[in-house]
Order: sequence, then C-alpha cells, then structure tokens
Amino acid sequence: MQVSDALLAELDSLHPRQLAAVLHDGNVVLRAGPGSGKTRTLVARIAYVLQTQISSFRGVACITYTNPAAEEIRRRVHRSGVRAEGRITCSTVHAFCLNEILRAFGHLTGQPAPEAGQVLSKAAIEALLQRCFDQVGIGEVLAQHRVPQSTKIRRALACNEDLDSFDPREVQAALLYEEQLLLRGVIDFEAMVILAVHLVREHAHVRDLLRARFPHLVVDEYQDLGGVLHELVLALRDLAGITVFAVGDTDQSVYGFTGADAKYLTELADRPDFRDLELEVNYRSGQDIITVAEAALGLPRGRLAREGAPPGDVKIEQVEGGLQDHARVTCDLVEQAQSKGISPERIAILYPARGRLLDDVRRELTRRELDFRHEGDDKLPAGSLSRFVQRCAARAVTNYQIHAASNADRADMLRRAQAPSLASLARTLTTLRTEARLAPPPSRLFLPRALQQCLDPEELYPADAPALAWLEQLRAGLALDEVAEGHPDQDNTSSLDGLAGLCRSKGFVLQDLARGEEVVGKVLLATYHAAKGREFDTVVLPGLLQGLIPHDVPAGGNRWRKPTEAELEEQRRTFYVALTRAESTVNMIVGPGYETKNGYWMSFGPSEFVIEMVRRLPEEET
Ligand SMILES: Nc1ncnc2c1ncn2[C@@H]1O[C@H](COP(=O)(O)OP(=O)(O)OP(=O)(O)O)[C@@H](O)[C@H]1O
Repeated sequence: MQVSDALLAELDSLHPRQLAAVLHDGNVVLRAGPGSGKTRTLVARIAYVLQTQISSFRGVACITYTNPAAEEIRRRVHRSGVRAEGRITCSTVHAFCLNEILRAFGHLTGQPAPEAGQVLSKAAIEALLQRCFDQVGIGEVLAQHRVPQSTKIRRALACNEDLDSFDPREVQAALLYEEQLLLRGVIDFEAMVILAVHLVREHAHVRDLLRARFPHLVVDEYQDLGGVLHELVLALRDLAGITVFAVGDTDQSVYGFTGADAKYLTELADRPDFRDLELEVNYRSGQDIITVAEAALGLPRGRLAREGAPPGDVKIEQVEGGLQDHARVTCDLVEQAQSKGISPERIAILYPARGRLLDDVRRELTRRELDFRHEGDDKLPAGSLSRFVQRCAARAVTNYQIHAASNADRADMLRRAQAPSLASLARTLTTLRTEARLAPPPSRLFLPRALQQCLDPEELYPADAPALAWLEQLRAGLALDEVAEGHPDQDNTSSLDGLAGLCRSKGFVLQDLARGEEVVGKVLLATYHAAKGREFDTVVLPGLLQGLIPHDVPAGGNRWRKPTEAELEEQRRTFYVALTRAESTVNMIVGPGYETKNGYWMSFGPSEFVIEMVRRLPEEET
C-alpha cells in the first residue's frame, strides 16, 4: 500500500523504540515518561495503520482523556498526509461509548440511545445525588463535593470491586442514585460507559460490527482510566478481537479521586499477548528540568534529555508576603519571558487549585494588561455546544486579530495561529447534529460553507464589539437552536440561552466568548490537571505553599481532612506533571504562607513537595 511522504518522513525521524511500537504487528503497551514522544508515536501508529494495515473501508478508534487532546491527535494525523475522513474516530471515552456503541448499535439490542435532554447536566447530577444523600441520612454532606467519590463507588460497583474502603452510607446513596436514573429514564456520562460495556459483553453481533468498523483501538493516557474503562478495553480486545495500542505513564496518574488507577496499565503490560515497550529519552525538557522533576516525584527514573538539548533553567523565587506577592512575581516573570522574545502562548501559569490565588493572579494579569486565557473558565456554561460556540468565537477573533495586525506581524501570527479550522468546526457541528438526531445536511459542503459565512465574512466582526449580536447571527446561521432542542445532553439544551444571558448581563464582547480558547498572543492560566499532555517554553508555578499543595480534601459536609498517603502521592504526581510541561524554564514561587478567602493567615511555609525536592537534589543543582 502507498505510504505518504509525510508519514515516511515521520517514521524516519522516530527513535528505533518508537518505530518498533508503531510497526509492531499486534497489541502494544507503550510506557514512558513525560516528553518522551508517546503522543507522537501514537499519532504515527494511527497514520501507519490507516495507510498500510487495513482496507480503506475500515478505521481506527482512538480514545483520549479530553476533547482538546482528541482534536490535537486528529489534526496531527491529518498533517501526516492521511486522508482519514470518516475512518478515524477520535474522542473521549464518553463520546466513544455514546456515539460508536450506544447510538450505533443500541437499537439492535433494545437499548435505545438517549433522547433529547436525557443525559443529566452537572447541576442535575448534583441535585439527584443530594436527594440520595438525604434519603440515606447523610443530607449534611454536600453532593457538589462528592460527585467524584460517588463516581468512584459506581465504578467499583460496576466492576464488582471491593467496597470496604468506602463509607457504607455513600455506597447506599450510589446504589439509590443508579436506581433513580433507571426510574426517571435518564442517564449520566458514567452510566453511558457502564451501559456500553454491557452491550459489548453481552452481544456478539455488536462486537462483530465494532471489529469490522474498528479493527484497531488506540488509547492515550491509559493510567487515567478507571476499572470500567479498562473492562471496556478488555472486552474489545478479548471478546471482539480488536488490536489494542495503549499508551501511558504511571507517574502521571492523577485521577485516582474518580477511581482511575495506574495498575490497569501495568496489568495490560504484563499480559503475554501485549508487547511492552518503554521510551527513555525526554525530547521536551532540558536535563536540569528533568532532574528537578524527578527529585520532586521522589523516584529517580534517570531519564535523559535529548542529545544537545540546553540544560534549562529552574528557579525558586521566595516572596515575603502572601498571595498578592505571588501574583505580582508571577506577572513579573511573565513580562521577563516576553521581553526575551517568548511568545505569550508559549508561557503557562499553572495553579494548584481554585481560590484566592487564582483570583489574585487573574486580577494582577488584568491590571497589567497581560492577555491571558483561563482554561476551564467556569463562568461560561458547560457542555459541548457551549464549547463549540467558544471555538467559533476563537476563530472569529483570530481572523480579526490577523486582519488588524500590521503587515510585519501578520506572517508571524499566521504561523502561530492555533484557531480551529473550518473543517474541524464542521466535524464538531456534524457530531452535535447527529447527537441531536437532526437530518444530515443536504451536501458535504453545506456546513463548512455555513461556517465560513458566519466566521469568515468579508467584513470581519471586531473582537471588541458586543458579543450578543455575533452570537445571534451564529445561532441563526448554523441553526444551533435546533441542535439545542434535540440534544440528549441537558447541558446543551440550556447553554445557548445561558451564553446569551451572560452576553446581555455582563456586556460581553466577542473576545470574552473566546477567552478560554487557543488564541494567538495569550498566556495560559490553568490547573495542573488541565496542563497535562501539553508543553510550553516557560512554566510559572505560583502558590507552592503548604496547605495549597498538598492540600486537605473534602470529608463531607463542610469538613476537610488531611490527605491519605495515596492521595498525598497523587498530589505529588500532579506537581510532577506541572514541572514536566516546561521546555526551557520553570519558575517556582514559595513564601511564608497565605491568606484564606475569609481573611485568615495560614503560615505553614513552603510546600513540603518543594522542600523534599530540594533535599533530594544533588548539591550542584541547588
Ligand atoms: N523522535 C523524536 N525526535 C525529536 N523530537 C521528538 C521525538 N519524539 C517526540 N519528540 C518531541 O518531543 C515532544 C514531546 O512529545 P509528546 O508530546 O509526544 O510526548 P509525550 O510522551 O506524549 O509527553 P507527556 O506524557 O508529557 O504528555 C514533542 O515536541 C515532540 O514533537
């Protein structure tokens, strides 16, 4: 079969171990540290399989942890010269279960896919869980803090795992919750996965159809999968005969609080029908950054930077006061990096948790007019339709910025622009429309053209003009209200009105709708979790203070408790993930303490993670 020049060049540039993983004829587990090229190898594998291993009627399913990760992989496969329209399904596990299993085959088994408004929104999940808590006599426990724990229990229940470590009343509440879902004829994201596993396990024809469509399954970030998802993969492998390519890093396992466990990756690697491969070179970071990160993790992995890579720069800044000082120093460091010519989108400020630190950093960035995007901005409505609108806004804003730039800046902006393409937006809209059970558009070009008219009109919509009029045009031009009305996900049925309400009440300009999205010229402000899988030239880590990281965990009601040993280790791994995002510079900020939202001063000093890290470093590094 014909291999594209782009793929040949990519295969040529891979390390022999990476290449061995791509070319292996069978199941693979690829375990490796940060920056070792796991994602790059995974993308090459998808392209290789599509081009050479399967007929053009069959495809590859790729499961990722987040939607942006799915989008990035699709984009990279496309860049490798593979014409994979309709042959690659790249999505989160929930979308995979909904679209490729429940929606595709549910009707064959008497298990219809969810209809309009049947998938509970986040608020509805919390409300239902709270009722269950009330009924089992723990009404004082706030459901909004316990959804991850309840998910963990439901996953353990679905896998018949030991429940001894859970509070029996919360187990009872989880059982009641499942019962209520059935009674009300609704489901949530978690129930979708559980249903999909049942469907695959119990129906041979579903398995046959899945294998015919996707003879290969690729899973990214395997260490973040819980027991149910692992069971899904095993069912697809052992019962359906699908070839599995799993990629992960046990050191980057940071979702234990929802039942994820790195042991599943190890379990897969130990199987005789899997080839277990490891990668050792870190292509991202300088050696000093790698050494410091491993000291923070407390596990000397001995990973090496690529040959000739500059060592990198690691600094610990000590402030004298509280969180406002952290915010001030953070912004100083961002300004210094920018003055060295590092473009804003190559700089990330990563914070351990929401709260006063985030408020102070945001305020200081705004005061200094440093453009930033705050990932996971919770002021905008949740759900895939809201996210789609935000991505459309990002495209419109980027077009406008490039148009408004001077000739000298334009070429550079075009090169760096990350705004979504019309093709990618059209794909998302097609998925949303299918999920809402709308008739397919009259032609393949219909949606890209409609998008082009809305987002790339001759007269571009200014980034600082009121967003409401733009949103109304988009709603009408793309018939988004039809999507909202028919969509199973409750978050989507209300999000357009939610967005319009915000535009009205807060006087949003177009730029505000795009603020969480990838737009040229913005520094990223994100949690450690949200930064996973990404890379930046410079990473600034404010708030490395005992009490903020590690931090206490909710214990029900308004109570908090110290983290268990396992929880402490997981928090340590999130710190490791944050450190390993940097290519050339990491700045950590420590101090004597911090003030809480209620004005109390907590003088616990620097984070124990930083203290232990420094203690473990060889003398020449400190
Ligand atoms: N063989 C290679 N030669 C040169 N650069 C490489 C090679 N493999 C990967 N890289 C580069 O290293 C960087 C990290 O790669 P990638 O994001 O795939 O790593 P990863 O293992 O998925 O990282 P993480 O686990 O931290 O998310 C990327 O910039 C990638 O292009």
